[in-house]
Amino acid sequence: YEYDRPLMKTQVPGPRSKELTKQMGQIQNNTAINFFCNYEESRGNFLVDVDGNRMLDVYTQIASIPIGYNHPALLKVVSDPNNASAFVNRPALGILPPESFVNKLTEGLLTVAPKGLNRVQNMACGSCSNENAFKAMFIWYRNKERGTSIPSDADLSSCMINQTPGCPELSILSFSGAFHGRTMGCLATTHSKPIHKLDVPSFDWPIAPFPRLQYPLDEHVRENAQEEARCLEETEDLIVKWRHKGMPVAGVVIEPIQAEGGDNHASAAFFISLRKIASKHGCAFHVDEVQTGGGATGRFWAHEHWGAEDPADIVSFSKKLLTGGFFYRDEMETDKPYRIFNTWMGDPSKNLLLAEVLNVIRQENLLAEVTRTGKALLGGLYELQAKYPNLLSRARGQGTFCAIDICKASVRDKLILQARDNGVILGGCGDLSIRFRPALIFKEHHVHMFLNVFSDLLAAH
Ligand SMILES: Cc1ncc(COP(=O)(O)O)c(CNc2csc(C(=O)O)c2)c1O
Repeated sequence: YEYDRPLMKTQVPGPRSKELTKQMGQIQNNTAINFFCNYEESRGNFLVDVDGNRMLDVYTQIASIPIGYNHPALLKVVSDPNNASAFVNRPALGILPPESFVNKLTEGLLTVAPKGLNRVQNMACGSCSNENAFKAMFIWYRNKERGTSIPSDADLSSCMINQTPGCPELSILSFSGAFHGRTMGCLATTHSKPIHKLDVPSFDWPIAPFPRLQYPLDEHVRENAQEEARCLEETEDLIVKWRHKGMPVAGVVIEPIQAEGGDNHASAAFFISLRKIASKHGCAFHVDEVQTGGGATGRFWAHEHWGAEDPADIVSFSKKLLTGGFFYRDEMETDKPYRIFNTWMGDPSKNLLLAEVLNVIRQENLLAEVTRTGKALLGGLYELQAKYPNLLSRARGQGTFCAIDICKASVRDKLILQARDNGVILGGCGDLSIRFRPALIFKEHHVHMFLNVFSDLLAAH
């Protein structure tokens, strides 16, 4: 049902996109808009814009389109009259859930529950999932510290004016290069670009170094292990230091692959050691799978590659799962209503679509496909890196969740725009990287479409 190749009619953005962007500028900030899209005509791996340009999409709405545009299975969900109510009557799920909701969660989200986590709370996006996961960790920590979930009178009166003990001096440990969202708590744990944080007050929470590894990983095992050991030692020192400062770390949050920060990888041993350090110091361990979750690394959850029996206390998700939320273990459950809460607490219509996405992933064995396609993509990147060593370096990836570094940010930015004018949509991350975030239906022939365009651009550079 998808197109067989890109088809370009104008430069991007074309005249219609430019006109619409100008109009949008009268309504809201339009400075991040790339171009306007024709979502009705977009299919599979191909995004069509309002000027009729048909492009191979290797970025998929910042890694949030799981099985391509207008997938027939999803269109069927929307057109099924039995689902109409879920699209029309949006419930306040925390107080008035629909009869079917228990089954929908059991048959949908809970079928992909991470190891050791058998509870799930839906939210709307990555940031609000992480915000509420942070709150769950703080509440858990204080109940443990207090020895009871019954607050004192001092707790109740002081929290109303943002003071201790009711508003405790606790912290979340995050990592340099992390991205966990743009709302206040998440922003305090996000350290990827200044523009994300500028002008917004923040917290004095500890920021640990994330390993800066050399690639290919299997050719730099010793030096990478030393770098990871250094980071683990500094992380544990920070946890101790913040306890002595009277701001104990209630939780550690980390991405399995730091995406916004530049597709920074670390070994399974690093994450397993980190999880042990967190447990040793009584900190919860929160794995943020908003960008890595949903199958792009070849496993449904990127943290599955660690092979850990007890990987996390909380795993947050959004993007490819079409709905936000977080999985958590029993003891992270809050003891009273309205503590982790908002009006909608998710959206049942998105759960319907997700259930169908999971069916397609299983029926079409897409995780194995992603692993196979990823090998072709990474192999092609290695070949280009060998051919253009002055332009390219640090090809890396897991599944199709790949990236490569370009010699200069200005050259990276120019290559992304040139690729788009040649029918391939790419995204950047970090200072120098191009990141690949195709849908799970991206096949080897799509890899070759990309490599043909990219190698021609490199040759002409
Ligand atoms: C690991 C991780 N955690 C949390 C978030 C926040 O999710 P949203 O709030 O954007 O849905 C994200 C969102 N990713 C993202 C990519 S570009 C971007 C932006 O706001 O510019 C955001 C993420 O990658």
